[in-house]
Parts: sequence; structure tokens; C-alpha cells
Amino acid sequence: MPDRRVLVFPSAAELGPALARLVAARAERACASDRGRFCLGLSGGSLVSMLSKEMPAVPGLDCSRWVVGFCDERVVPFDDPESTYGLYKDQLLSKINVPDSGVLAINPSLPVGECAEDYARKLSEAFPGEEIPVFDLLLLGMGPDGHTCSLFPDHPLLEETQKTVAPISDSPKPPPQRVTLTLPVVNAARCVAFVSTGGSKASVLKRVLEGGGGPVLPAGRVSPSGGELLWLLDEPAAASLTLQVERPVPGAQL
Ligand SMILES: O=C(O)[C@H](O)[C@@H](O)[C@H](O)[C@H](O)COP(=O)(O)O
Repeated sequence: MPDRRVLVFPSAAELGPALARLVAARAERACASDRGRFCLGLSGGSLVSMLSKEMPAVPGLDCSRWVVGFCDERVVPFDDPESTYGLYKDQLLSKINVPDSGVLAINPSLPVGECAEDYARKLSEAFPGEEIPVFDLLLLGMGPDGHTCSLFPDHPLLEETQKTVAPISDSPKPPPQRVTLTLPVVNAARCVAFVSTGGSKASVLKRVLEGGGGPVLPAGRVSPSGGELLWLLDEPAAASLTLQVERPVPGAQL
């Protein structure tokens, strides 16, 4: 079991800056290590606006040695409002200095199966010598059904053990065609941080974090084998939890 921490903030307004400090601190640590770079995996949903607001506000942020990939992506053109890369490009990557060569995006003009293979190839080139790419930090969201990345409840992709990236063409949440990191890659990361806010997440969070009844939901299967697992929540999302949580003081380093 990884070292799991559940951190609860009064609201998303306090969570956002704490998340930005977490990313910046992990980046600094990774860049100072022998690896000399920081590999970050991004997800869509509310993370896009939160990171786009908070990351550029981090004083002196230097992203020149960052490699940025996507935990999942919708196979739609980059100028489609459903494109996660398209949103990050406009809202975040245009404001921070990640080199273009460090951004690992899908090729959305390919059919979904080839798109997944192409993205897997990009990852293996970006992580030479690593059978499974090891990200320093993956930022994940969780849907109200307990999905994370594009790994949905009861879907056969949850059992994928060979591929690093898998296609999905029957996503229950539109758009149907997506590519996603598989659980072996998610669970190989050095750190995984979920961000979940709002009262609509309270019941599913209780099930994912405290168990009890039914099969384990996809988000509950995230358990990085050698790393850390953080859940960053706001009070409404955490409202039903009875487990012990941390309530960081403002400005605390996570
Ligand atoms: O690809 C998608 O359909 C979304 O990105 C989705 O997976 C999202 O990340 C979660 O539903 C969490 O959403 P929130 O961050 O808005 O809670």
C-alpha cells in the first residue's frame, strides 16, 4: 500500500494554490535529482481551469525541464472544445515555459487504435529504457461514477496489463473515442494526486476511500506501488468521510 494522505481544504479557492505549490515543489525536487527533469501527467475536468489559474501565479516557476503528458485524452481535433490538450494549450501551456518538445500530445487525426499506439510510442521515446513510463506526478480527477483517466467502472480496460496506453471507443461519458494511460502506468508513478471538489462527489468518495459494498471502483484501484497517493478535497466533497483526514494550514507545503 502506498502512503495515502487525504487532505481537506475549506474550498477550491484554498485547494488551488496548495495544488500549485505541490506541483512546483515536486518539479523542483525532480529537476534537482539525477533525472534532471520533471515528468507530469495532466487530466481534464476542473483541473484545467484550476491549474491554468494557479500555476502561472507561482513565483519564479521554471518549466524548462518539464515533460508534460496527458493521463487520458479525447480523440477530437485540438481546436474542438472537448480536446484536453487544446484547453491546456490555450489556457496554461501558453503561459508557462514548458518547451514544445516536452509536451506529449496525441495525434487526433489517427483512428483511435492507432492513436493509442502512436501515443504509447511517444511515451516510450520520452522515457527511454523504461518498460513502463514512470511519471513524477500524475494529476487525476474522478467522475461521479468513480472513473479516473478514461478507465470506467466494469470496463475490460481495467484489466489491461500489457499496454501502457489503451484506446477506448465506447466511453460511457462522451466523447466516446479516447486514449488512456492504463493502470500499470498510473500505479508506477512516483506520486499520484487526485483533486476532487464539490458535494456531488461526497458519496462516491466515501465508497472509494472507505470501501464497503460493491466492486472497487476505478479510482479505488489507483495505488502507486512505490509512490505516494494524495487526495486533495474540499469540505463539501469530504462531507461524508469518517476516516482521518489532514486539514493543512494555509501556505503549508504538502
Ligand atoms: O475526460 C473527461 O470526461 C473528464 O476529464 C473527466 O474524466 C474528469 O476528469 C472527471 O469527471 C473529473 O471531473 P472534475 O475534475 O470536474 O471533478
